[in-house]
Amino acid sequence: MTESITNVMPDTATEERAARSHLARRLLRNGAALFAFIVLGLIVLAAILAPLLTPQDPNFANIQSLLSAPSAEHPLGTDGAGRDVLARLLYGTRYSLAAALLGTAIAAILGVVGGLIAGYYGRWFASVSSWVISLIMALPGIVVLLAARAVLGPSLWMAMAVFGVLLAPAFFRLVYTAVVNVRGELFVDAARVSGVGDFSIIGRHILSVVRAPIIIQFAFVMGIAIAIQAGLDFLGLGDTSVPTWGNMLNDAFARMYKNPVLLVWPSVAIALTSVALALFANALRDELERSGRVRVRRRRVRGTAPAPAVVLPADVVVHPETTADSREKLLVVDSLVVGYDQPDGSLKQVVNGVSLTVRQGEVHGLIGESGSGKTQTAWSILRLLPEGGRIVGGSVVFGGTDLASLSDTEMRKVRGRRISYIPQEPMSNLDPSFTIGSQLVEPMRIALGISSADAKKRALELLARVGIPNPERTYAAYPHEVSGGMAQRVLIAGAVSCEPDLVIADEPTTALDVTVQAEILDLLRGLQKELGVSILIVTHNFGVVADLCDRVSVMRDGLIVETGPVRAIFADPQHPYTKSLFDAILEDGAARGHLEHAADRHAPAGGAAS
Ligand SMILES: Nc1ncnc2c1ncn2[C@@H]1O[C@H](COP(=O)(O)OP(=O)(O)OP(=O)(O)O)[C@@H](O)[C@H]1O
Repeated sequence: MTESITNVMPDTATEERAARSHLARRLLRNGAALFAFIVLGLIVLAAILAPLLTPQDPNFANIQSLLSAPSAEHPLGTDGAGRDVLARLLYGTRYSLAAALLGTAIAAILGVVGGLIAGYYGRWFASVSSWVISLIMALPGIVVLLAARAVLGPSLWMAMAVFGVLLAPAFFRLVYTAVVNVRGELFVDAARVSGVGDFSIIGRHILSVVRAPIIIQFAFVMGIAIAIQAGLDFLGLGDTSVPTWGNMLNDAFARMYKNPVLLVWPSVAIALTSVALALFANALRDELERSGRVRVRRRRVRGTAPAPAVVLPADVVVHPETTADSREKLLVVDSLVVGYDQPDGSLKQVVNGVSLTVRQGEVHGLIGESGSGKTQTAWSILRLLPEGGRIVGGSVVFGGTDLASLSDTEMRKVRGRRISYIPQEPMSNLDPSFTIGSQLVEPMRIALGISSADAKKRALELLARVGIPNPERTYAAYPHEVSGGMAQRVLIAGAVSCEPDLVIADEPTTALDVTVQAEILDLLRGLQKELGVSILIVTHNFGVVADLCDRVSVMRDGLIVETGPVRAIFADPQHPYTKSLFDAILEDGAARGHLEHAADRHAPAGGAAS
């Protein structure tokens, strides 16, 4: 059975496609947003075209024409110093917008860059930056601005630069929280496993998620910046030589009883701009929330099965090879110990000395109950343990190189290029913000150094090879538009796209239904034969082991208790724990008898170990 692209969540897919592709159109249909666009457009045009819209100099004071009424020469009259009000209003738009933009841009740059680094890398930078941000927030803004004015003089630009620093926490907190939430998403791990560098991950996968909140915050902060800047000038704390809306207000306030209309123009300009910015931000947020509602990110909730009650002997049972295996050793894990630092300073050991060997072209199964340390072993090989986890002892030698001795940059070249990864949850490992095609092309361009066109051609060939019926269509689709089985095929295509020597597949069929599981196992078997690639497959399912593997290592409590050729272990399990796992399978069904040709079996996943 082949899954069809059309049979998956059609309503959701249609809704999100519409939401995503028509955001601009929907914003234009939103009355408030349209009003905001028009007002902001006119204000920006007025600022740009000021010299064309009025021939008057905004600072030219004609003392013979103080507070004159509107005339052909001065359409809005003159102010208390005999300056043309229209010219000051238009040039004031320029200066007020530019100053607010400067302050907001400084706040955004500091806050966004700081938030991205602190959120993504965490550790000491997060502590230091959180401390600095708290300090900035504790400072009384107006006092800082007054102090800056006293030291640096009454400069409009300097005041807004200081204001920008004071408002940086607004961006920092937003971005930091968003990044902390998204950095644990599996698609970020998947990009890392594919060998994508940190800068690319931040720029592409993380920034795309926080982009919309940043735009919204930018609009809100810009509205505040306009009001604050006008307030400073109104209080006489700004640079009076620059025509701004705040300076106009200050001047008009002094002549309020003689010509109150002078107060109207700058007030209307400030109010309209601030309201338009706030309306735009609100409308954008509403529209994004609408499209966000249909985006579902799935995370697997792990269950832990009770361990079979067996006594664990100290020694590992090693089954001898039935025939001499001359294939070269590709991966040699020796006495691997993995631990997690605990808050009380102790170390929680989750892998207690695992040793296993994967030869070239071999499919090696790592089987055990839930929580036995299979995934931790796999992640240690990739050197991608979650925060707090570290390799405490032992070695992981891959192709003759001890992976522990490689720098991060060197390791990045190994991941994706020489060792690739197939995860258990296909959907969560694809970034919902990008098409499937772009997610296949990106690692290939980085790892193989090929052009986008070549990478696309290769991606389409791979999609066809992994059994996707309409490669072009899937290439252009977003992850939510395909089924779980198709997503897993896509990830398998990605895993073999850079011609790796070893594929680590972490329970690649667990999240799929039984029929699709069988198809995915068929596909893996076919690809393995075709490419001669080695596979280390993590599973808790003996059916998968029987179906795919040459050799198997049985794991319990962070230790390998039995290892050897699949046929030997199925025929004659020695360790009580392995026997108990077989018993657990046989409890519910008929005995399967001796395994004659384990590797030739094509049965779908059978019983589970946990
Ligand atoms: N971040 C962590 N901090 C502390 N312990 C952890 C952490 N992550 C995993 N562990 C522990 O490591 C042990 C092994 O987990 P691992 O995920 O490798 O099990 P597994 O055999 O792959 O199980 P499953 O089949 O459920 O994936 C578990 O006891 C788990 O509680």
